[in-house]
Amino acid sequence: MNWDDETATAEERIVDASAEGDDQAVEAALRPKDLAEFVGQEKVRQQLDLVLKAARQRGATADHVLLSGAPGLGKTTLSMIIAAEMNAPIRITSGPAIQHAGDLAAILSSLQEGEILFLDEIHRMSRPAEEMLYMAMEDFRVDVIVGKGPGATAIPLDLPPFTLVGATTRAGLLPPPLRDRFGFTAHMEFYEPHELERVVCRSAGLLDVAIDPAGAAEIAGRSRGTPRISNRLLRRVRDYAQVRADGAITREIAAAALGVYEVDSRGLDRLDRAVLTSLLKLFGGGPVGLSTLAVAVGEERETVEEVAEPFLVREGLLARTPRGRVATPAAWDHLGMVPPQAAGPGSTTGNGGTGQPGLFGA
Ligand SMILES: Nc1ncnc2c1ncn2[C@@H]1O[C@H](COP(=O)(O)OP(=O)(O)OP(=O)(O)O)[C@@H](O)[C@H]1O
Repeated sequence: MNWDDETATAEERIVDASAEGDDQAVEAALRPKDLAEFVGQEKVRQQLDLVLKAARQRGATADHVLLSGAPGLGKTTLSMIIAAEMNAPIRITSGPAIQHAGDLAAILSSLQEGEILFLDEIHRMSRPAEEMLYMAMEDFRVDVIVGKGPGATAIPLDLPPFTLVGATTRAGLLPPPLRDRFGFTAHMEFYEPHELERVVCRSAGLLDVAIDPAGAAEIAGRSRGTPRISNRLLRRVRDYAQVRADGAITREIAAAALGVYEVDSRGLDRLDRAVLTSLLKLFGGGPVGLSTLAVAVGEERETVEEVAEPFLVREGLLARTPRGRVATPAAWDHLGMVPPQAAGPGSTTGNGGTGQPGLFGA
């Protein structure tokens, strides 16, 4: 395949962990409704269960909760579960939607007692709004500024007690005064394949699709540790099973379907493999500079660095070194190629660089 002919972009990726372009109604239908249904994240679940039970017993609102972790790991889902477990209404907004302190004041002043305020991407809130939030979280009070210049006056406004659930993909970007005001902080990890198998089986049940354990394992193994991707792949495999087979999902059906969508056995898509293939075939596995690699792939530098590389690094297929990008032995292995030293003089690959056995197959 000539990787230069077609370029994969983040927006069109089936393995993108963000919710862009997803069918929101289907995603909502697949959300677990309580902690018992929420798969994996054992520590977070146990701790949160205690926090919520204790608050319920005291008849108080729960402490503010900060959830950090990569997109698609279940932060929004957990916030809704918190509301359900506390039997409280939930208001959902996001950092980018709150650009002025006034925007936040309007939301805070209309909260009901005990309400859950879910603030996604909390690290992207404007500075004045963030400062207003400090006081709101600590004292359940805000100062609303009326007027401008020397005549401006601050009118204190009492708020009903509420629980803020903040979500961020970048906990390190939060200023310490904000981080410190959360009573409970949870970091969400990527999921293990056996946990994603449970996510896939549960979702298949809700979608009324027949699936056997091997089929679920095949989808889970290609889901990059992320339930949102599992659910998306499941929907594509369901289409394939319906159109090309009898509707039931087996390992063979899942592998064939995801082959059509170019998601390989480890969850790499076309862009990921284009990066690895260039690194191996053109640069003997590196080290090579990011810009050179990006030109070879026919992509922007940022796309390679921000879209493809994080997963390749996490999978142990690529290393970022001071001298440039380097492929690991696992990368050669995954693409079915042999490193130059191992292949002997004059050879860059053990198979002419053409064979990629088993990548899409079961
Ligand atoms: N632990 C889980 N068990 C079962 N399904 C889950 C779990 N976590 C997430 N999901 C599913 O994955 C989808 C995405 O989850 P969610 O929207 O909560 O992720 P998120 O972390 O809030 O993502 P983002 O950061 O993009 O907002 C949901 O439809 C939900 O069904």
